[in-house]
Amino acid sequence: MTIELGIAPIGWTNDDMPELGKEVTFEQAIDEMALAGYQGTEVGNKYPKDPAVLKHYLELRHLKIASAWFSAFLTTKPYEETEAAFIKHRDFLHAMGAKVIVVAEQGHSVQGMLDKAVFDDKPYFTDEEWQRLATGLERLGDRAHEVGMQIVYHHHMGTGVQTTAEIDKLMAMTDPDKVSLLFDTGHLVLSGEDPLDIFNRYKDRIKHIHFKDVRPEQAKQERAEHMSFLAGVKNGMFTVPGDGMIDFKPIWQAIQKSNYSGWIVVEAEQDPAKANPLEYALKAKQYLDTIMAIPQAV
Ligand SMILES: O=C1C[C@@H](O)[C@H](O)[C@@H](O)C1=O
Ligand SMILES: [Co+2]
Repeated sequence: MTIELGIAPIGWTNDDMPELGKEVTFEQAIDEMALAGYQGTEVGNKYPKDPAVLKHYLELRHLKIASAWFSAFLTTKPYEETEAAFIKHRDFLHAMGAKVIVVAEQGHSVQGMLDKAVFDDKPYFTDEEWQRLATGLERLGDRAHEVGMQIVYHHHMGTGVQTTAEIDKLMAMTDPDKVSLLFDTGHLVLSGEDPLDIFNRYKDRIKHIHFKDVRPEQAKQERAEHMSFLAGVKNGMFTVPGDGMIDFKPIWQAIQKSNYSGWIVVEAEQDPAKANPLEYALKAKQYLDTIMAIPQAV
């Protein structure tokens, strides 16, 4: 069991809402990740695009690339368009030494739309769209295997794969050798799912983990006030592990028991003007160091 602890740049600068952290530089973000004691990161829009250049910046700080998000449009565009973009993304991540590629279907997604309520307006795929998604993901899985990598599917608020039933359907429709799962605590809890149930049932397919926490008051507001996903992020519905409503102890115990090997990436998008990124990176590290030091239950 080898676990590496990383942190995503989204707490410093948010690619989905560039006004959040627009003044924060790439170097400030990676300096603070290293200072807080993390071993790696995911890729953000401000990172250098040339793998050799990026590697140099990261190696100076003893950081590695864990993965990076890829938006697929398998339900709404010809497969070839998604594949062409995927190959570029795959080759970049491969050059950076990553083993997994985060994939999320963005066909019909409302996650980036400020005029759509994330709970009320989330999409539901037709049978034909489910088939296109499953077949397309398996084909992307094959492309990833060509270079010894795997795709990990990111269930996500405001998309067609958000709920337990939707995750179950996707897992049932795809070959476990070709399509693995990403486990994101924040998205599951905000959606009203049981993260422990999902983890325990799919532990053999989970190959990448995002740890984010949820602030209960803001989560209630998100649903009751029919807010968009991005408005909720701005309002502070997500935070770092240890600062919200999720008890990560049983989740960590289940991860430990499963013999999971791979990255756990702290990913807590919030407004850096309200939540100082270094302070929150340190807060998460301290909390996770504490729970990870508890001896394994037998
Ligand atoms: O993994 C993720 C990437 C972000 O761009 C996304 O919106 C966030 O919520 C997430 O979980
Ligand atoms: Co995530």
